[in-house]
Formats: sequence, structure tokens, C-alpha cells
Amino acid sequence: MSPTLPTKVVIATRESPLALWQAHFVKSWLEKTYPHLSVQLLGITTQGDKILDVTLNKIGGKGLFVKELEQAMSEGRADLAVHSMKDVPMVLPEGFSLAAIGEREDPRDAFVSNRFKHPDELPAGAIVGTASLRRESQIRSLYPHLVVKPLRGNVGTRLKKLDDGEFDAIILAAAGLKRLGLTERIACELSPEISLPAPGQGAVGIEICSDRADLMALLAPFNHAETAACVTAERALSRRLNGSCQIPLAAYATNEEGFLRLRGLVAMPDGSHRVVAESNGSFAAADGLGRIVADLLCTEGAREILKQLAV
Ligand SMILES: NCc1[nH]cc(CCC(=O)O)c1CC(=O)O
Repeated sequence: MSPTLPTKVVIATRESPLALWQAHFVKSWLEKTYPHLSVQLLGITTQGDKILDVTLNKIGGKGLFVKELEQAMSEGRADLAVHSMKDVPMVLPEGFSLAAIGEREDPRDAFVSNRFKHPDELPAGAIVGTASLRRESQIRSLYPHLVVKPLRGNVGTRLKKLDDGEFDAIILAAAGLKRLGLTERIACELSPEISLPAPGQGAVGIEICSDRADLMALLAPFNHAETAACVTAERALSRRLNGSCQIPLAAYATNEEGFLRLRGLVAMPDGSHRVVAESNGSFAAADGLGRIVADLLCTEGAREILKQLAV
């Protein structure tokens, strides 16, 4: 028997402009799909939002953005949580599940600069800001003459630091800029060959308590099968390699004429060593493809990089 759908849902969300945009997007979708459903937002500040003075990899990574939202769900203050899939840990805590992954926005990294159109144009010594080891290591290995400096804060804060002259260019997710109506700030989108995206980049996911069959049914139509398969493959790769913000790891899956193509990358933060691998598979075997490419990365030397990075 199918479960009775709820008449009211509360969405837990972080309060950054991007998180709120995504929560409102899910709220609108719910209201359009279920005209009689009442939908409310519950804004929550997470540890990840409070600690802004250290780079994320030093303070424990992804879990920091989702823990308080999960707490609100287990205490019954909220029914679902909307996340950037990029910020969702590879293994969810016991009792929580992903109910749906929505259609992906542009998954690429964006090069943002007020003076330069492409990283190729940056002169030696130019300062590039990025918060992620993944972006840092890729920029360093392709452009060893540039200086990479850490940059944290929400999208608006990062742009302000660029405009204030602290950086010659910064790298941000194109998806965040596009969602916030800041597309014109993008000088160029970086190809996967220059900057392979993070697992889940550009996709919004909805998390619920695993025992909520009613919400699972409610949210099922939000799921975008192609995006979900891509993100599943990317996350399986990352999980296999113990992916967290602490290691420079990229994984990017695309639909190539009905087949899933997954590319993976592990690199030293200083750019001295980078390992890439890729394979194709069927959409139905996304999880297995992730593990295959992770193991290919290992035969190419990824384990050695991961060992050197283990603290
Ligand atoms: N780590 C923060 C974060 N989480 C999701 C996005 C962008 C949107 C997305 O990838 O869905 C960003 C900002 C950024 O990396 O520039």
C-alpha cells in the first residue's frame, strides 16, 4: 500500500543566500507539484557557516554543513533538508537517506576575474583564491607560476574579496553563481581538463529520515534519473577512496550517448603529482563504475598520494 502523503512539511536549510535559493527552489517545486501541501522553511546556522577563518579541510570537512540539519529532522523540527550534494558526506549517518537528487545545474568550475578572461592570461605571481584543495592542486599543477591562496566564506563574501583586490582571480562553482543571478561574473567556465569538478557539484539533494516512507513518495518525482546516476557514480568513487574535503579529489560523470562516462582525479595539493583515470559503464551500474574508476586511480598511484596526505 502506498503511504499517505503529508499535508505539511518543514524544510531545514542553511541560511547562506545559495542555500536559501535552493531551499526556496524545492519549496516552489513542492507547492507546484502538490497544490494543497503547506511548506515552511526552517533556517539553521551550521558549524560550517560559523567557522570562517580556517580552510574547511582543517576543520573536519563536509559533515559540518549538514549535522545541525539532521538534528532538526531527528527531533521532529523539520521533515527534510536541502543540500548542495557537494557538501553531503559520502556516508550518511545511520537513520538518514537521500530521498531525491534534482537536475544538475552547470557542474563546472568558474574562473572569476575583473581583469582576465582565462587562467592562461594570468601573469607569473598572480594570486588565485580558492577554498578547495581540489581546485588548488589542479591550478597548481597546470599553472605552477601562479600563487594560490585560501578563500572562504559564502559566494558574496568571496566575490567581495576579489573586488577588494585581495586576488587577481578566484575559482567558484558555476552553479552557485548562476543560481544567484551572478552569471555575468563568470569570466569563463573551466573545462574538465583544466578543473575536474567535485563529486555532486551543481546538484541539489534532499535528505530525510530513512523511516519516512511518506516523504520518500512525496519527493520521488523531484529525482532526476540522469543526474542521480552521475552523482551516484561520483560519490561511489569518492567513498571508495575515503573522500573528504581533506584530500584533493575530483569526480565527474557525464551522459555520453546513453552511457555513463566517469572521470576521476587525485592530486597532491602542491600540484606536484596528479593521477587521472576514467571508464564507461551503464547507467544502471553507476555505483560499480565509481568503484572501478577508484580502483583504476589506485593502480595509477592514487594510494601513494592518499598515504602521503594521511595525517
Ligand atoms: N562548498 C560550498 C559550496 N557548496 C556548493 C557550492 C556551489 C553550488 C554547487 O556545487 O551545487 C559551493 C560554493 C562553491 O564551491 O563555489
